[in-house]
Amino acid sequence: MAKLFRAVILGPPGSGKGTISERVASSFGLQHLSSGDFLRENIAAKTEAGVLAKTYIEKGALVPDHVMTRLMLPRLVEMTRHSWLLDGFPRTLAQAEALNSACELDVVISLNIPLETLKDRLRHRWIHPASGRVYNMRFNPPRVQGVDDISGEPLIQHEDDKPEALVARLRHYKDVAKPVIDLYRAKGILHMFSDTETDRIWPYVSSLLSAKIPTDLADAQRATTH
Ligand SMILES: Nc1nc2c(ncn2[C@@H]2O[C@H](COP(=O)(O)OP(=O)(O)OP(=O)(O)O)[C@@H](O)[C@H]2O)c(=O)[nH]1
Ligand SMILES: Nc1ncnc2c1ncn2[C@H]1C[C@H](O)[C@@H](COP(=O)(O)OP(=O)(O)O)O1
Repeated sequence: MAKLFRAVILGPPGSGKGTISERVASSFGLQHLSSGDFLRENIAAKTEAGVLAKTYIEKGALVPDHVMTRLMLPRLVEMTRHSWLLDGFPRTLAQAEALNSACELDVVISLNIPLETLKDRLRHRWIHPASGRVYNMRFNPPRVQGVDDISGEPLIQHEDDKPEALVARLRHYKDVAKPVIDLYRAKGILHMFSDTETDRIWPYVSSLLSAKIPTDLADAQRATTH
């Protein structure tokens, strides 16, 4: 059995983690697990973790580490026979250490995007809450403004995507992300990408993963996902 591939993508709100993760999933057949989407699923299903997490997210706060770890690690056990890409987890050093005790990562991608670019992107971001599908009026607009392409349901904007809320979120992101980035740099698996356009970053991410993912594994996974 070819060795499975484990990756994490890190980056501030609006940096393009979700956008790049979707491209990685379709190009390399990795399973994309977004902590935000998984939380929304648990909130919608009113699971114990979902009910608890909702109380924090409604206040615009991070969900406590022990709640996130207790939610994410069992999900990763279910995915143990797949190669995967984690998006939005780990977000703190405690989460990274919990993840490292459960599995070994091959690559950590870190997106380093200028503040003004993040503000501009999030100002134009529209989301379909139920599915987590993400649009941007400048970058990937829906066919009909304000309407989800698949379900036809209305799109919304997150309150904390507004520029005034973003500065606080970014400062908090930087504080909690730095030790995580330092940890993976020390492990020699960190790959940092800086640009203002995802389409300019994508070729580098794609060639990094092409070099790192064993070809027989990538072929096998593409076969199972198509
Ligand atoms: N203009 C522009 N918008 C982009 C680009 N890449 C992504 N976007 C849009 O910018 C917004 C943020 O991208 P996401 O992929 O949601 O970023 P994220 O890191 O997952 O964001 P969070 O979920 O908030 O952490 C979305 O509306 C994207 O469609 C780009 O290169 N240019
Ligand atoms: N790894 C994690 N640790 C703590 N809270 C998390 C988390 N991942 C997601 N959350 C919480 C806080 C986020 O604001 C919320 C929604 O997550 P998201 O969809 O990734 O959006 P964003 O992080 O851009 O706010 O869920």
